[in-house]
Amino acid sequence: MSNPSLLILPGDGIGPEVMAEVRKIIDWFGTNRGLQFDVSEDLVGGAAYDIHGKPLSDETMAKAQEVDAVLLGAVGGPKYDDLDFSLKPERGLLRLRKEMDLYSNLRPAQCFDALADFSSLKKDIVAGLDIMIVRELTSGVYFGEPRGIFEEGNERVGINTQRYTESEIERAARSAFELAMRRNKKLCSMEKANVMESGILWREVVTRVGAEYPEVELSHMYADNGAMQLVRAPKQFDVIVTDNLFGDVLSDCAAMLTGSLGMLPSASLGAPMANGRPKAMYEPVHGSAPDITGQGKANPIACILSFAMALRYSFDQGDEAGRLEAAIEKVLADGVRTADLLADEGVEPVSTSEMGDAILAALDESV
Ligand SMILES: NC(=O)c1ccc[n+]([C@@H]2O[C@H](COP(=O)([O-])OP(=O)(O)OC[C@H]3O[C@@H](n4cnc5c(N)ncnc54)[C@H](O)[C@@H]3O)[C@@H](O)[C@H]2O)c1
Ligand SMILES: CC(C)[C@H](C(=O)O)[C@@H](O)C(=O)O
Ligand SMILES: [Mg+2]
Repeated sequence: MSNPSLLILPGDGIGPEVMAEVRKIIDWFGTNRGLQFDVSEDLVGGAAYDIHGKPLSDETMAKAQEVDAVLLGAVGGPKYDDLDFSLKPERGLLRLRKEMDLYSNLRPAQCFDALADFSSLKKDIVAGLDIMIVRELTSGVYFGEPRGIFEEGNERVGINTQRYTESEIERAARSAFELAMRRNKKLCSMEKANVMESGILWREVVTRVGAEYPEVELSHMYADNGAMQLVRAPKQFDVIVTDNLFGDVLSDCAAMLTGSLGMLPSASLGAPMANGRPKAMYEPVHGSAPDITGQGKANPIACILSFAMALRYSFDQGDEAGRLEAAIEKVLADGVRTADLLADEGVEPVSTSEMGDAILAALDESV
């Protein structure tokens, strides 16, 4: 049987820096755990624009459709700010999500014990936190038509459209209920049914799907209240399901509960392929961080944890994913910190590659 295939798209800014550490981890699992992957690498975002004149070539898109999983670093950067909208690096990422039909975006926010002191919130509010945000990823205001900037009288008007079909809501809700069943059987759905018709439909469909999961305790919350509750008392939540835009904002908010945006991984999953694996792309929640690019300051943990999610959700290697997560936990407990995680005075930050090496050393100790 051939090895499972991985397409790596490092992208822009700190993307290639954090992905270099993931490659070391992938090699470690090949050498030490017999988990061999056929790894190929390609361009996305500004890096692809620089070579192909567009943020994702059709060839790369076709490759992404064929592999067992895609790992993406980050896209974007000031160099590309003035490009035509259709050529911006972010369009490459959005095309991957849309054409692979990755409708269910899992964004876990977990507070490692060693970082509980480091959150901007009080320790007892975040210690032990382990929540999962399920963000609908292929519809809503990100993709709805009509959209654009149009002339209207003597001024311009910018238009985006929030649009959800029942089936789009239903499949996102179903994936959230399935996750809730495997966790603590508690799901909170967030929308703004008080001001948006799409929110009314969202709430109705989620409630309908919920009837198939009587064991799951379902609640509904307006998304603005949800943002406030995430900061006030985040441990009241277990799984949260929400739309594309609210999910984008709420997951960045949840990131800070864990100490740093540099800690948050994500899995974007679609329908099962012929081999039974879901269509899948794994990427950190953070962006290309132009302010720290090229300085060896980036925290690679979000990207490495994204690979752990790939082991779990694409390759049925939950135990090996746990091994990797435990290695990261150990390194943090030992006080190893990249600059974004530095609270203690007198502690010297490690570089991106030193953090990767420390995780490799902890993996070595695990076997
Ligand atoms: N999935 C993606 O590829 C993605 C996600 C978000 C933003 N972006 C793009 O990235 C560019 C910059 O956006 P932004 O500045 O709003 O968001 P960002 O996530 O790149 O950075 C926000 C802040 O967090 C810090 N940060 C982010 N990741 C870090 C890490 N791994 N280690 C240490 N610090 C980290 C940055 O230094 C910065 O101060 C934009 O072009 C944006 O569109 C891409
Ligand atoms: C870069 C951008 C397209 C993306 C989004 O808005 O979805 C990012 O913010 C994210 O959270 O993955
Ligand atoms: Mg975002």
